[in-house]
Amino acid sequence: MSQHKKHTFTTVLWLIGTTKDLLAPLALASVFSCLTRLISLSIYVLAGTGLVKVLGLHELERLQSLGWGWLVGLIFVLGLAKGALRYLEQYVGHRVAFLSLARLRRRMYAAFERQAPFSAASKNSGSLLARATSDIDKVEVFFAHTLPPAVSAVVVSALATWGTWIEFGEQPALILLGAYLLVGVVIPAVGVRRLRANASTTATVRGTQNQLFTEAMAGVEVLHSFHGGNKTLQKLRASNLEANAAALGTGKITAVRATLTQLIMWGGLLALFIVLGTAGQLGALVVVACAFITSFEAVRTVDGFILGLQDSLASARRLHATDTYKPTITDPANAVALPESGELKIQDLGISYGPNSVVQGVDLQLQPGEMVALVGASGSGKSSVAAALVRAIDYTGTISFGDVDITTASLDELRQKIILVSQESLIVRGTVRDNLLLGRQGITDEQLISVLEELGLGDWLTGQKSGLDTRLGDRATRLSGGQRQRLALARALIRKPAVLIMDESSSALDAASEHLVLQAVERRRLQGMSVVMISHRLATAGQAQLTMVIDNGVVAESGRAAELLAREDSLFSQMAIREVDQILLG
Ligand SMILES: Nc1ncnc2c1ncn2[C@@H]1O[C@H](COP(=O)(O)OP(=O)(O)OP(=O)(O)O)[C@@H](O)[C@H]1O
Repeated sequence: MSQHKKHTFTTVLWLIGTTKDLLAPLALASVFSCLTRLISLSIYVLAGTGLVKVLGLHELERLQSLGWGWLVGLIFVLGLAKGALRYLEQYVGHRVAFLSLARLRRRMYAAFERQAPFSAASKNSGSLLARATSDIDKVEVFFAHTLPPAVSAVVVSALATWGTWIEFGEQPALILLGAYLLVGVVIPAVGVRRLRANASTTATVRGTQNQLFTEAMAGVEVLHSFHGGNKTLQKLRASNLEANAAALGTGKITAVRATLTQLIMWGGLLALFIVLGTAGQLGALVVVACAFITSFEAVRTVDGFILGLQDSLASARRLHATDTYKPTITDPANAVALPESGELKIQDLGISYGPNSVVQGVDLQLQPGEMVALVGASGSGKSSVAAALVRAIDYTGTISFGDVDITTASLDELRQKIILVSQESLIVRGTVRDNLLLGRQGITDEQLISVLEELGLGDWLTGQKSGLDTRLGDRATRLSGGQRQRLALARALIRKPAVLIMDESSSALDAASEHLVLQAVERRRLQGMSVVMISHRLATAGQAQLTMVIDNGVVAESGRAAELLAREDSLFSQMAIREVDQILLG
């Protein structure tokens, strides 16, 4: 089996596996589809028989013996049955499709969550979006339009061939069989590789376009200011050209297939005419032609759904890859509980991104109620240390909290006890309350309002008509950078973490607001919360019991800020002098 076929086979097995319990209704939908097609076939054959009667073509004694009453009655009953079955087929088929889609969406969300935050963020966000939305919708084709038509194509063509053989002999039956094989097997293979390649190009282009749109929407101001809009348009045009080329290629192959299909149908009818017509069996010709035309329609759909299937499988392959992606940061099999409070200890911490080692040999011991300030040049590795503390990235060495290695605790519990607030503040679509709680229960509105007031957002909240019910996340209520940062901090503080890591999380605040924030943090520190503070403003180190200067991924100096300042040659002193110079020299 070729690699591609193996891959497709695994993808199909995975799709079926994810929706195993839907297979029974899917089989039912196939039965309904078969019956509908068979009833169509019977109606056409009966109508053909009627025509034979009218024309007085007497060679079909068995069919001729059917009286007019029976003929019309049967057609009427079969017509009603066909309507009912078609309804059931559509109902069951679409129910299966939508249930399976809902399930896939949940599964994809869980897969993204497993990979979040860092691996997902580093992936192509647009293609993630495509996977989460259009790819899942495309897979509907697999469930709703694949199995039932495929099964009915086989059953209907087999029965039509068999019936023709029994009733009218071998030659017309072989003509039917030949036409079915050509249209159901040979035609779908025409240009299949090209179609597969086009489907995969289209899926990739869709991902790129989603990414471009997401970036453009998220950063529309930046794009405007830097005239980046034109560049985005150029990229969109380029991806459109690629998509158009793929669509054109698919269109050409589809046209060739449609032409060949028509030729096969008319060729089949001509062959029947030659075989039956020239032998004077005009009655047989009418009935077989009716049977052929209806059953041909059932088999012809194979070509159509194979086209959709290529697209659907290309999407399913991407979903499968996301679902089976093994995150490196996982929950331990038997999670150890973390204590309510304890010492945060880092030993010989090392962090690498691929081959680049960015942090080496960092040690730290932080008692409950202590604050450490991590300072250092941009790119020195501070945020990487912060990310390791919540296991957002892989690291070497040991990090423990209250003597429990954090890799032995559940990720959920770890991220409840040690909370990282970074510079980027996520605001989700929803109310202020939703944004603070993010699903957390057992926190009252009074507690939320009190934290917001502590952080200097009280006036802002009072100014909002709906208070905590004010909706955020769209353009209706735009928050300033500083307001967003304080909301993100409030989200952390209401959770009462044992360790709070602030990674430039007050960088957008003015001095007065930052002072309020630091006071709120200080109050909690005095109650036992440990704080890891990362800030470019050296003044924040004044509050810390320990200041660590990180230089090129290693701890270059550590001690109290005042001690480091007292040493003129210390890196900290030099950084402080630069900061003061900037103020004095402007
Ligand atoms: N996801 C990533 N993939 C690859 N390299 C990364 C990644 N994140 C950070 N780095 C690199 O690791 C190094 C340390 O980055 P880090 O963000 O930890 O520094 P920092 O001291 O926090 O910088 P800043 O003060 O500018 O926030 C940098 O060279 C950066 O380019």
